[in-house]
Amino acid sequence: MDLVNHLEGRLLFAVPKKGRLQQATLDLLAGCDIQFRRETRLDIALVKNLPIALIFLPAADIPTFVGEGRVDLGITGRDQVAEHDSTLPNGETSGVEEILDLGFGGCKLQVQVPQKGDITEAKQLIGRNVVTSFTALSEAFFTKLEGVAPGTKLQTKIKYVGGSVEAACALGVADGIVDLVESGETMKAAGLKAIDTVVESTAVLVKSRDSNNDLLNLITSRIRGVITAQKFVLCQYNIPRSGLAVASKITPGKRAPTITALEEEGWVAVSSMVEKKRVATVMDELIKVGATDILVLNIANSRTD
Ligand SMILES: Nc1ncnc2c1ncn2[C@@H]1O[C@H](COP(=O)(O)OP(=O)(O)OP(=O)(O)O)[C@@H](O)[C@H]1O
Ligand SMILES: O=P(O)(O)OC[C@H]1O[C@H](OP(=O)(O)OP(=O)(O)O)[C@H](O)[C@@H]1O
Repeated sequence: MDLVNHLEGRLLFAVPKKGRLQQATLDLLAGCDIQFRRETRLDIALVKNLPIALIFLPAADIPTFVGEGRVDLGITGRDQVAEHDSTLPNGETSGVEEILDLGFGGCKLQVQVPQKGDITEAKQLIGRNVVTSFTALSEAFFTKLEGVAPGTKLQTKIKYVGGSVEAACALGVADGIVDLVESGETMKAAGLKAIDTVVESTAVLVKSRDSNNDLLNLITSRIRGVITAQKFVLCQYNIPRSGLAVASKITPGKRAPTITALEEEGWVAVSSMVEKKRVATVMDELIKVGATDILVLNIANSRTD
């Protein structure tokens, strides 16, 4: 089938074709019941149950396609959006709009130098060689550091490499690099240390500035629901009515806790959404104020404000 001729009338949704963001993105699509089958080697897949076509692209290229309005929606890193926006002529508004922080793919774009060298702050790299895959963001960073107007030729020499950036210092190509750091393992193994942060990033859902329709809003709402479900758990407990006011402060919920009367006089049952990462502390605090029968339940999916 010639897929390109089947795109008419479909919402085009760009997703990473490989790399760090791909698996979490595919899981997210499954959570939204976006069903598709990708033929081997094809970068376009038609969604079976919705008028959507998925376009598999490198994460770095997604902001360009979205920004130029060639695709309507995309998932990529905030760092890639920032890099794309930094290439725009001064004053030009970006065609890429962030709609949602997806919470995964967390990393920092950092200035790194050899652990054993004499450089301890980014300023010392002015006039020296810096290697990166993020040339526009690095140029913007050093423009500020050099205190010159945007567009001025920099003293710092910024060179592009497509990958394995961390090898550049050891090979004598760079005095410092600007590269992504998550666990810090790659940086440590290459004998580097971070001395400054250019951008903090997570995966984001972006849309083209001029794209807006019911399907785009529906997909956004489904994705928001899945992300919320991943981030929150449902906490249920019983508590004497006298302790309700203080317990409600511990579990205020997204809007407000749900309170139900128990058959036992003077007791109520409370049900409230709690951020997963806070749940252990919340349970400790609930015990202290007299809550009993505390249960924590996973949320399979959600639609909340
Ligand atoms: N170590 C990491 N931890 C978490 N997120 C990362 C990490 N490295 C990259 N990312 C995120 O994933 C995005 C894509 O990077 P990744 O290196 O996986 O892309 P790629 O398309 O495979 O490119 P390349 O071929 O250049 O490696 C980055 O822009 C960043 O937002
Ligand atoms: O702090 P860490 O958890 O070690 O992650 C950071 C590494 O991950 C990314 O590279 P990737 O492995 O995607 O390969 P690449 O260098 O070819 O881009 C990034 O460019 C760093 O090298």
